[in-house]
Formats: sequence, structure tokens, C-alpha cells
Amino acid sequence: MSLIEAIISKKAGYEVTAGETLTLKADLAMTHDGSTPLAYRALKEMGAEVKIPEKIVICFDHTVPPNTVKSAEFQKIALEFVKKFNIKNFHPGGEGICHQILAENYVLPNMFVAGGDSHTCTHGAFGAFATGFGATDMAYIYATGETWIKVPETIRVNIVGENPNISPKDIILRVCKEIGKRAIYKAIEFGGEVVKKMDMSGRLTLCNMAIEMGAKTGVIEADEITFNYLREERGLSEEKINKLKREAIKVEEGNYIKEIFIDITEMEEQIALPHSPDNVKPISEVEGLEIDQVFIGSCTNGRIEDLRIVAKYLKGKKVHKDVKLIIIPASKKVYLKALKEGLIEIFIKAGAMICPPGCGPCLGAHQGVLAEGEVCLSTSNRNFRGRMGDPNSYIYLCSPKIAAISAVKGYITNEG
Ligand SMILES: CC(C)[C@H](C(=O)O)[C@@H](O)C(=O)O
Ligand code: SF4
Repeated sequence: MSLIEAIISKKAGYEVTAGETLTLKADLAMTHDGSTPLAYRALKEMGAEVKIPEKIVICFDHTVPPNTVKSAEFQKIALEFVKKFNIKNFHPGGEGICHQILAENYVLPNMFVAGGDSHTCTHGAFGAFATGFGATDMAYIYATGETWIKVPETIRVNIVGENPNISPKDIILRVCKEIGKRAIYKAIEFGGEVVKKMDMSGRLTLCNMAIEMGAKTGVIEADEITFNYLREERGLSEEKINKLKREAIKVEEGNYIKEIFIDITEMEEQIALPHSPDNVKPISEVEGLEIDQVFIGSCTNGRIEDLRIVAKYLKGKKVHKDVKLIIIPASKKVYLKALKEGLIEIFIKAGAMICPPGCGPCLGAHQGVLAEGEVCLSTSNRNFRGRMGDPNSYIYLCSPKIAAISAVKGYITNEG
């Protein structure tokens, strides 16, 4: 049995196998400022009411504050939904990216997390089954509390070796290169000695990009690192932690359709070139490429751990005069920590622009869109053609360290 089969079996109350279809009750259901109005409209069309208000989480994050009349209207409609159905777990603009908010406040091991956003797979980092749905499916979940799913087959990815230069983002880019788009409807289970030692922030980065390989989700076994996070960051009581520990799933002999080993010992930092996250090369092959913009943030790499690394490389330095550097903390909590630790001051002194917690320029709506021919180095997860602006602009994906060093130099480099 794979980890995802075991998690779904526990939820279903009987032993499931990859390929079978069943109905599952959602423990959490999330939509944001983009998907809530669409789910609301579908709900109205179905003539249905919300059945599970206490399980719903609504976050405004994609365009905050609203940048067009249309996005303002969308948020007005979403707010109407929140009020009408008395949604208590509402996070208005400025509180952060939906996935960061879910990680900071709601997700627990063994949950089934349904989200109206493709990067809901991020929460597999907690040992949960978390996946994205379209707005109509989300409306059905809001109306009934459940949905159908097909149990995914599993690709196991083992990360081994040791290398202080390599971050979780380099690892996941390397995995994207290896798997390409061949994980459609599969679960990618991450393990091996490197993942065993990795903090929750890194694990969230890994699972976040499972969708870029077409996967239904990413997943990592809940362990002491997970429980420590829940204790220290989330303030869960010892009683609750002990209950979760008793219920924790350990898989000895996995049922995998494919197993991959990646040794990071000799690995270079990785960069995804335009226009696909699996078009990945070692940094030495793109070193020296001039850049116009650097974006540090997103649900992939906007956490405090990421910002601390960025500050290490920006401290006392100045952003290159031809480069626009945009830094966006993934949540209000991250922002406040960064302020307290003096990171924001370092960023501003270096010449960065700080935008309010949210998705920012990640999907090309605002706060740093690209002109024709411009090159952006980004810590986000997608570099599709035209995603951040003009169809003839170019997005390169990298780790927070490479983004910071390159912003100072004005070209892609790991030397700074
Ligand atoms: C706008 C939203 C529905 C979309 C998604 O589902 O992923 C966005 O978050 C993205 O990253 O492209
Ligand atoms: S930060 Fe980017 S990838 Fe993440 S949810 Fe927002 S738009 Fe999507």
C-alpha cells in the first residue's frame, strides 16, 4: 500500500486500491477571490445551499487589493457569499496566500483537503490527501460536503545525499526535469534521508510543485518534524499531538508504479527555463543571463525560511540598477516575523519593493507584469508563456538564494 492509499483508506473506513473510485467527505474546503464567485454561481445554478460552512475556508489572495473593477466586483460577490452562508474562516486581502493560510491554521495529517486552486497539492506535506478542484466541483462539495475521487497510483521519489548548496526548490525543479508531465493523475510520494530531515517549509515547497508534473497530489509521511511544527507554529496541545501520533500512518512496503532516486551530493543549483517548469538546467548552463525583474514570493517560496535566506544575501548590498526586485511575504504572519527580525529593513535598504501578502505578480495580474522581451527570475512555480505579462516575456524559476544573489548582480548567478 502506498501512503496516499493508506490515507484515503483511513478516511474511507476500508482498504482502497489505486484506480478505484469512491466518495470522500472533505475535512477542509477552500476557495479564493478567483474561485469563490464561480463556485457561488454554480451553487446558485444547482439551486443548492452550503451544507458545510464550518469546513469552508475563504481567502482573498490572487489580486489584493483589487486591481481592476472586475476583480473588485469578484471580491464583492465573494464577500456576499461569506456573509450569506456565515463563513467564519474568512481571510480578507492582506492575510496571505490561501495555501500558506491553510498550512498556518488548518491542515492536519490524514485530512482530505479540497481546494479551488491547483496548488492545493501543497498540503500533502502534512501527510494529508490534498488536491485541487474546479469551481463547479467546489460548489458540489460546498453543497454536499463530499465528492468523488479516483485513488491515484503512486510515483515514489527518494532524495538522498548531502549538499549544503541545494535547497528544496532545487530538488523539486530537478524532480520536474526527471518526471516531466508523466505524473498525470498520480500521487508523488517524497521520501529518503533528505526529506526525512527537511523542515515543513521545504516539504511544502516540494509538494507545491507536484501539479506541475500533472500529479493529483504530492505527499509526505507525517513524522516528528510535522508534529513539532503543529506544536510550535500552530500551538496544538500535547493531547491533540498525541492523538495525531497514535493515528499517524507509517507505510513500510509501498505500492509504487515507479520509484526514482535522486542524489543531491554532486548536484548544482537548478533553473527552470521558459516556458515550462520541467525545462530545467543546472545553473552553470544559464549563468550570466541578464534579468529585468526578480520576484521572490508565492506559495512555493514566500515563507519566513525563504526570506531569511534572501536577507542573508541582500544584507548591505544594493539591487542592480537595471533590476526591479519585488518581494512578497506569503502571509501576514510571515510579514510580521520578517519585520520583527529586521528582514524587511534589509530588503528596503537594498532597493526591493515590498507588496502586501498575496499572490502578487505570480499569475501576471498585477504588481509587476512583464513587458515584451523582459526576463524575470522568479521563486514561484510556473513559467508558462505569457503567465506574468507579455507573451514574449521570459520567466526563469529558481530558489530564493539564486533570486537574491542574481538581483544584486543583474544576471543569473550563484556567486555573490
Ligand atoms: C487562479 C487559480 C485558479 C490558479 C490555480 O488554480 O492554480 C492560480 O492560483 C495559478 O497558480 O495559476
Ligand atoms: S502564489 Fe501563484 S501559484 Fe500560488 S496560488 Fe497564488 S497564483 Fe497560484
